[in-house]
Amino acid sequence: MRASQEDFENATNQVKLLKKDPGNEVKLKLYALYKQATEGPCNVPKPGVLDFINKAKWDAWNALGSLPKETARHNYVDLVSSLSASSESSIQVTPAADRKQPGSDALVVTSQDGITTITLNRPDKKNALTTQMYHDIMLALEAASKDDSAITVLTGNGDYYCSGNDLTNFTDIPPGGVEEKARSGAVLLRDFVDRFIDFPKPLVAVVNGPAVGISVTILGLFDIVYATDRATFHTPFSHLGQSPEGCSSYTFPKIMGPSKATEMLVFGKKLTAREACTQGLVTEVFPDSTFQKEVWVRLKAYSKLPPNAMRISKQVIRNTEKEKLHAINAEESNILRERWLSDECMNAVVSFLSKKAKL
Ligand SMILES: CCCC/C=C/CC(=O)SCCNC(=O)CCNC(=O)[C@H](O)C(C)(C)COP(=O)(O)OP(=O)(O)OC[C@H]1O[C@@H](n2cnc3c(N)ncnc32)[C@H](O)[C@@H]1OP(=O)(O)O
Repeated sequence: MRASQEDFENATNQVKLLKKDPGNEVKLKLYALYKQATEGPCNVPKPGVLDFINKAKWDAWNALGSLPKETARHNYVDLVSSLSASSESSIQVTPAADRKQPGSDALVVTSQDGITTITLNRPDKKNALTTQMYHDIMLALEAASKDDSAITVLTGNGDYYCSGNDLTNFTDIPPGGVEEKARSGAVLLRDFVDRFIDFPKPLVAVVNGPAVGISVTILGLFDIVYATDRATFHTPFSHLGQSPEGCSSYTFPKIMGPSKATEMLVFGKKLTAREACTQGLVTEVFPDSTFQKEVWVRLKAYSKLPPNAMRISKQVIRNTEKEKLHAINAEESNILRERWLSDECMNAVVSFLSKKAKL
């Protein structure tokens, strides 16, 4: 028996009463059938490749081809009645403009005992780096390079050190489109990494938990890396259709040899803190239970050493490579700009976002 218009309207109301989220795949199917039943075959332009949610919806609708309206209506009613009546749906798209924007509290900078500490403070998002945070970290480094502290520390608040680039950064497409987005992302990346290459004082990473992506690659530009034994180090670039940054294409082979660097940067092998220490990426590993206490006692003692001597010694160690590192950074950023426009990268980002999206 074909579904009547009344059955269809009842079904559209029933969807709103579902208590359990049926999942993205089913929600896309419902969306597509609804559009087909009410408007017929897909008749709107395909959204841009990085407009992930609308593109997924458009794809689902377009895939129904010339399915007659009546059949779509019938299939919609069937699908709704097969979903548990005790579920609740959340078929909503949160517009980018309505999403909570990270405030300046996503980064906390403190200065005490001769140490300036920059703390990533988005623990509920595993300290993923928003575009704003890249800018704020650059400003914080700039200020720290001129303040009277002897040592600068980067650390994270919560159970993670940092989960790398915030993948939702990819959804904020400017009027110039995806090419413009990739171009400005590459400029931001290059500027960001340049600040670490040029940082004039001892720079210490206090890795309080797992680290992913760019938060791992830039460790090669730090002078000291202390890690809790709970930390892991993961650069899943190939999985994301991306390529190494943060000068890691140079620093990692230099630190751990080309083969171990390839395991990390090409195959995305995740290292434990102890493995990372054995391979020279981490300076020292501490038990998680005493990590904070031991590390800060150590750093406070170091911060009492003559600051000018420490700064000059750091520069003697690092300066010979600066020019090379800037060239590598420029090249890596350029390559990434192209990678960000690749299908491999877009599909990986869509896959991550669709797991969290409210379609
Ligand atoms: C302009 C410069 C560009 C520089 C380019 C850099 C390249 C990179 O950094 S590549 C690395 C990118 N990062 C990732 O691929 C990590 C993605 N996240 C994850 O795989 C997982 O979230 C996790 C393994 C880090 C943690 O998993 P867990 O199950 O413990 O927690 P979740 O429930 O997944 O996370 C909680 C919450 O945080 C959100 N989140 C975590 N990481 C990111 C991220 N990188 N981007 C955006 N959002 C992230 C996650 O979605 C959850 O959010 P909801 O509670 O809203 O669902």
